[in-house]
Amino acid sequence: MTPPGTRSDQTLALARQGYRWAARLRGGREAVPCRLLGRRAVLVGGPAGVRRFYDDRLQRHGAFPAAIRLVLFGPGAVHGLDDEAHHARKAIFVGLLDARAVQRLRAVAAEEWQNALDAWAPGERRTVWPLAVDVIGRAVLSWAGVRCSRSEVGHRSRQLAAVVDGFARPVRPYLRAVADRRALDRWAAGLVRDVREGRSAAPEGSPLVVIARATDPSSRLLPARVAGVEFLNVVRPTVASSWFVAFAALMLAERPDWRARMDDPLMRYAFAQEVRRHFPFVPALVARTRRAQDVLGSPLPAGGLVVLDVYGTNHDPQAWDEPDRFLPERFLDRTVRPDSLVPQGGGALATGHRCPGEDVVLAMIDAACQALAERAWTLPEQDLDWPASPLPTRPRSGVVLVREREPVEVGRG
Ligand code: HEM
Repeated sequence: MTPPGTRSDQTLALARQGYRWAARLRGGREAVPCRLLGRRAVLVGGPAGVRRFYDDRLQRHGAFPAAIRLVLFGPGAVHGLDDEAHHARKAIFVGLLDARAVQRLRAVAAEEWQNALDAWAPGERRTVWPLAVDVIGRAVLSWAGVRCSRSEVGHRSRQLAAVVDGFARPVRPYLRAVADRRALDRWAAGLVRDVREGRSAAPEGSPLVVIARATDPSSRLLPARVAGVEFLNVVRPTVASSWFVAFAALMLAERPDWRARMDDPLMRYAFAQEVRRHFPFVPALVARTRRAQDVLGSPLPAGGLVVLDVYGTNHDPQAWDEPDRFLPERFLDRTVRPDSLVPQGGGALATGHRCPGEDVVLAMIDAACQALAERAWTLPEQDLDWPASPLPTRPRSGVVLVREREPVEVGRG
């Protein structure tokens, strides 16, 4: 039997309700038929919905609206590829982001946090979100092989953040995102050409050099613009970890018991996982049916949309105890059910579209939490609300901290 759904198009409701839209429409069900972007769709969620979403009967080509896809991911990006072309491109990212590479990036980020926070004088204010954009931007660009002036690194980091900040926010943030995307695409294609023509100082083996020399399944170099887009698909989402870092700082302020545990790597791991689960970033993902098919009880024609409720799945009461409470201890035994924790997508890493940057994000939150928890600071009065729409959300103030005079006593809580 077809589950009850809605015939009205949901695009406006999604724009208005943001992170609340999918959970409201789903009402705890695995699948609900609806219309989205003028097409027939089925909204799925929870572990069964995740498994159905990452099914070979669906494809990504043509699924995401171009106005978002081109600004956020860039033209020709891995996100919109399928089958052999996708697997070959995906292998570049998976190869770049192994455990040693992530460890190196974490070490650079930790050093950047030390430098930034050592310059933080007693009584001074720092706003975590822009600080994280600057610190993580410096770290990832340097790790990735970009060699340019300090001011250019700062400028590029802000452009990368503006793309994430504005891709879904009409009107001015979106226009800025479009302009910054164009500038970044030109810049990144130039970096790729510099490597290919021997003008680059990027070290051998660095992500920039590896991507510049990457080939397609017929052993041809990727077009410079596409290689540039994929280079940005490493550095931009790393900078996007700053959104989670802002939420993490808020939780360090609200949970002194956890702030006192940040000298322990296991505690930082559990805390970072819970930040990714609890706080919203990606609301939903979308794929397209290759042919007519049944989606968990709802028929869809070829070209219909299957929409995964990402935020609602991370808060699914079937999968999580007290899903709306921030409880890092749920991750202390390190067990993660891959079809229940999907802040960066689910499914298979090498052959599916699962994000290859999960460990990078965990490492970026981890390094920030360690550095912030080592210093004494307070959280002054400010607007810490985070709206459900537009996307992506974060505490409105950016999380302002004031440095105290006394060093904080770091120890087990
Ligand atoms: C705040 C941080 C991040 C969030 C919220 C995020 C989220 C996501 C999501 C939801 C997907 C799509 C999964 C799907 O379509 O099934 C994805 C894909 C992807 N992410 Fe991330 N990600 C983040 C950080 C990173 C980092 C740090 C990297 C690389 C260093 C990265 C690289 C990618 C790539 C290349 C894809 C495309 C994978 C594919 O299509 O096969 N992401 N990410």
